[in-house]
Amino acid sequence: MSAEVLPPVLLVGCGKMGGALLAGWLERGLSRAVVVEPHKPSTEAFAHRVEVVPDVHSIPSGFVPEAVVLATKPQQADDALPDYRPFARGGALFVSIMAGKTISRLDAMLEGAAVVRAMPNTPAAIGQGFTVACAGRRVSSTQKDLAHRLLVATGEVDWVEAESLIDPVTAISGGGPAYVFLLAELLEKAGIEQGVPPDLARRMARATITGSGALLGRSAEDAAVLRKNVTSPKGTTEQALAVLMAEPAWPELVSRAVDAATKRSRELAK
Ligand SMILES: NC(=O)C1=CN([C@@H]2O[C@H](COP(=O)(O)OP(=O)(O)OC[C@H]3O[C@@H](n4cnc5c(N)ncnc54)[C@H](O)[C@@H]3O)[C@@H](O)[C@H]2O)C=CC1
Ligand SMILES: O=C(O)[C@@H]1CCC=N1
Repeated sequence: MSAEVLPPVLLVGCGKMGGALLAGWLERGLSRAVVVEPHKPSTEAFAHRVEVVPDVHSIPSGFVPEAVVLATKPQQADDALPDYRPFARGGALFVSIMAGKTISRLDAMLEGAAVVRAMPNTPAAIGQGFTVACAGRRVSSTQKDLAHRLLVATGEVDWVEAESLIDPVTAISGGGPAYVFLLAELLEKAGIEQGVPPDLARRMARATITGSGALLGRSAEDAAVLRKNVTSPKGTTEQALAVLMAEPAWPELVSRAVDAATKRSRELAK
């Protein structure tokens, strides 16, 4: 067992995000994981590699996790969380990825816990996630380091001091993959409307998004420069961008969309 192997972890909720995190930890090496997940099919991909239990009461006695990772929907947490107080009393670090659940709220529900609030995104499933995290005042530097190791298993991690920043983070990097996938859907649909065969329209749309994303990822240029590199004066792209960038169009709509998601993240805290 290498020094990098992660310590025992209790994962609460193994849906899309919890499953992505678990896949990353298993890749890194994990000494022991117990997963609380009432919906058994969600954990099939991890069969024989982790211990899955349907509820908190079925966690093996004597299991002492160093970290408890909360990955249920925020609305599912209120009923479930008080049952996890013994782990908080035992000194475990809590890492919550739930949208809108504040550190103080979690601290109160767990009657005093070291809480890291983190916001990952679904590219975590392929190790290309982006997570922004904020540590509560009870979190020690060793615990913050453990949270970093757990989160970095699925991609890049940044830390912020101000918890209020997690709301816009949720709206931009948390939800952002959905906006990109919507663009893929819309490009495919527009291609079909222009008479392109559906299969070709689908492949064009997907390859355009993945190729552009890879180029952006490897380039040191601003996104605006890469956009201008596509846009020949008096050419075709210029015509499309005139539509997309007219007001009210993408610039205003994207700001409004991010504002709506940020507000919702704040609302979920209430
Ligand atoms: N899906 C995304 O893109 C992102 C989601 N998140 C956050 O991650 C959390 C989970 O979201 P998803 O994975 O998308 O949802 P999901 O619905 O795929 O996963 C939630 C899982 O929790 C399980 N569950 C429900 N009640 C439970 C309980 N009492 N104990 C243990 N497990 C329970 C459900 O069976 C389900 O498998 C949410 O709080 C969300 O805000 C954060 C960043 C991105
Ligand atoms: O839609 C949501 O509430 C979650 C948080 C960010 C992405 N999915």
